[in-house]
Amino acid sequence: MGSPNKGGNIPVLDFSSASPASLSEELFAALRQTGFVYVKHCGITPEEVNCVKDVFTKFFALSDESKSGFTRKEGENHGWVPMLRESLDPSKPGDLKESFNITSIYSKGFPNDEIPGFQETVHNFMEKCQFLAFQVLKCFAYKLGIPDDFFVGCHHLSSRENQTALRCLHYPALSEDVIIEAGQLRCGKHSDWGSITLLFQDSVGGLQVLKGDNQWVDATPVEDAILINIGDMMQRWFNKEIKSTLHRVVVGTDARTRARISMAYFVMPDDHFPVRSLKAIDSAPPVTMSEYIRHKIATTGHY
Ligand SMILES: O=C(O)CCC(=O)C(=O)O
Ligand SMILES: [Fe+2]
Repeated sequence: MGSPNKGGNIPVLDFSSASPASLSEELFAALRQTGFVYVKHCGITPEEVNCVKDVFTKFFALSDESKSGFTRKEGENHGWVPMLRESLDPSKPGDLKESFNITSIYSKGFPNDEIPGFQETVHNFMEKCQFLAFQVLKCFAYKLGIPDDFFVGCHHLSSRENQTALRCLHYPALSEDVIIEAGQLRCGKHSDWGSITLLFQDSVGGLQVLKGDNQWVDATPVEDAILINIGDMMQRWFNKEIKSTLHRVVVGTDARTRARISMAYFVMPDDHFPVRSLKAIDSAPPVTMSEYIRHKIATTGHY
């Protein structure tokens, strides 16, 4: 079993030391605790993570005027989302972050002139994420005793029928003229909507996870480890046996002087695949990712 303490409140698992069967058991056991698990040696190197972070960092360093040419358009997900534009928890003021979302290889709008090699770097990284995501999805199928490729077969990650996306989030150091309102967060409380998320944090911290006893606990960054968490669709497939846990990013005491960068690879089932529990007789009607996204947008005002 992964060591329970090194990630603070989140278990840490070493992918290199596990056989496929034990990996499946360990991953599942870890995810049952909080819906989050740190994984080490999972095929994506710290150098690869730094390389893609570097091109995003260069993008965020451009002037707002230059970035505005890449602004996310209404009804789309690809593009730049400026500071305060989103409240992942709609009851709170705007999130103190900006982000750049990359959807599929078909998206248009990459700052290749400003940052040579941007698109290629990002797409290469997304391919690595895809490989890891499939490994994890196969573990889940194994755990359920269904064919290995069941989940992989409803995640056509590079197709137009799938909304899987890489999002880089920049939480800038907040200069004195930025007013931090009461209750304002870096990233409001939310659960992720898809099947799983791969999250790449830096060493700054601030991510918190809501545990079963309703306590917010820190997801303290673990060097060279990737965080994996469960989204709403996987929770449904597993009939809530593994949870899509609420999480948020708080404004740290050093937020005036220290920036934070994270990247999230949101893995989503294909737009029209009907998701329903595979664990029990599920009387609720199946839901597709595209219906669910529509419902979330309507209820949270997100996007
Ligand atoms: O920045 C982070 O650590 C978390 C971001 C997140 O949860 C999200 O974008 O869904
Ligand atoms: Fe999230």
